[in-house]
Amino acid sequence: MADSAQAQKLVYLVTGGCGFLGEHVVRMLLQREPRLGELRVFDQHLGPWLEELKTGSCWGSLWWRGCGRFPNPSQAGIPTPAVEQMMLVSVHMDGSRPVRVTAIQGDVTQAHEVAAAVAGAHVVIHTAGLVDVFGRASPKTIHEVNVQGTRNVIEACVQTGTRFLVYTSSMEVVGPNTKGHPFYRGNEDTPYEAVHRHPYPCSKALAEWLVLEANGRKVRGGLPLVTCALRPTGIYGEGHQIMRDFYRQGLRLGGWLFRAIPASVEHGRVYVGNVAWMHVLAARELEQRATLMGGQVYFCYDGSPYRSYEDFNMEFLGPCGLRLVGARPLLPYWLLVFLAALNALLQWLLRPLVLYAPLLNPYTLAVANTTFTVSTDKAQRHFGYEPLFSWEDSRTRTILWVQAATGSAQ
Ligand SMILES: NC(=O)C1=CN([C@@H]2O[C@H](COP(=O)(O)OP(=O)(O)OC[C@H]3O[C@@H](n4cnc5c(N)ncnc54)[C@H](O)[C@@H]3O)[C@@H](O)[C@H]2O)C=CC1
Ligand SMILES: CC(C)CCC[C@@H](C)[C@H]1CC[C@H]2[C@@H]3[C@H](O)CC4=CC(=O)CC[C@]4(C)[C@H]3CC[C@]12C
Repeated sequence: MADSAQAQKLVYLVTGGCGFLGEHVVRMLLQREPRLGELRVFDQHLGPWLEELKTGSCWGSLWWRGCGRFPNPSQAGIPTPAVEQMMLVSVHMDGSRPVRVTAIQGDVTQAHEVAAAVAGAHVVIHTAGLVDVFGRASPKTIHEVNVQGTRNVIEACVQTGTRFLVYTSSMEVVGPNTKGHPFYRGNEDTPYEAVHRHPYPCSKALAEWLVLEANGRKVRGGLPLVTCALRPTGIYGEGHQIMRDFYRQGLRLGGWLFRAIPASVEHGRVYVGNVAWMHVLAARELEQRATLMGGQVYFCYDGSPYRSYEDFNMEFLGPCGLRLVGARPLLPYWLLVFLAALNALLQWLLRPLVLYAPLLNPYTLAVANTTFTVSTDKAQRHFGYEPLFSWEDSRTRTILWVQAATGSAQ
């Protein structure tokens, strides 16, 4: 392995590499991808943690090599991007394999910036996206980032000759649907009436379709593009902002959270480290297993237990001092529907003045109140995926993160 790793150095690009999932993908690649030669981290907002790569506090001996321009993409006929910040960092993972990490501040909606970042990459992991089910962004913006951004990534691969593309899709491309039909222990082939009205699932479904349809297109040089899409369910783990929001809400209520959704409504959740690992494995295996994996979708899964959204969150918030009140919902469901509708109305009325975007709205209530669990082994069969982190491990890591992020260690 060491010899072949020396022989072939690959260039990876991770879009959205500074997001919740993206950061884990970046770290996972650095830790576990032996063929990694260069890692390009593309994001609209570069995270301060990238600085750690220079100081060596992340993964052993990492050091700063200096500022520089992005490698000239003109060989591929691509104009140099107008990016605001770039840096080159040289990383030694094990003392023998230097990996260059290039942070690129850019916008996926800008085709020329994407093309310049993609030029010369062997593999693209496209996680960048606007995750908004609360009405913070306009439907147009969500569409531009999630759909046009994905189109730009695909076209960049085709123009520049990049052959392997892994797309972070979402369970939301399947459901829950607006009719509230349960998806119980479903797999990639389970029939389900997918009806999308909300801008976020609409955009993810369209983007996923674009990615899968692009499989087999000839890229520059004449070889076929190989694509696949991974569909995480609700991701949790270190960096999960909604978990932090729930913690803060609990604190405001004196350490209590009040059950809103029946405990019988089950959600499938997946640990961010396992989602990242699945991305790394899928990207690694796409070349060898192109015929099998090309154009395929895979749910992301691991050993996390099926629970209601609130009970699952309590696995982490409980050890941080919060309590969930009520074996059954304290408010009747019709009242929640009313409050959710009221929130939507207030959001609309207040929009000219202020952004009002609470967690509860008709869409989030419908999602939270509908069972959606997956049970599949497709990723295991197709590319040998096994979760890297056990449930116990995932739980402990998440608890430690919530405690550190909120200063709630007991
Ligand atoms: N969080 C979740 O539970 C789930 C997330 N996903 C998908 O996973 C992906 C990552 O999501 P998260 O990490 O949770 O979200 P996030 O918001 O933490 O990360 C998204 C990243 O994309 C970047 N980004 C957004 N717009 C951009 C643009 N125009 N150009 C360049 N970069 C841009 C953001 O700066 C951010 O760093 C998304 O595609 C999302 O749809 C799928 C299923 C579940
Ligand atoms: C008391 C309220 C009714 C509780 C509201 C909880 C909601 C904020 C969350 C319940 C389910 C979540 C979504 C689900 O995990 C699936 C998702 C997949 C994605 O691709 C993006 C995130 C999300 C839509 C996630 C968002 C928060 C919930 C709606």
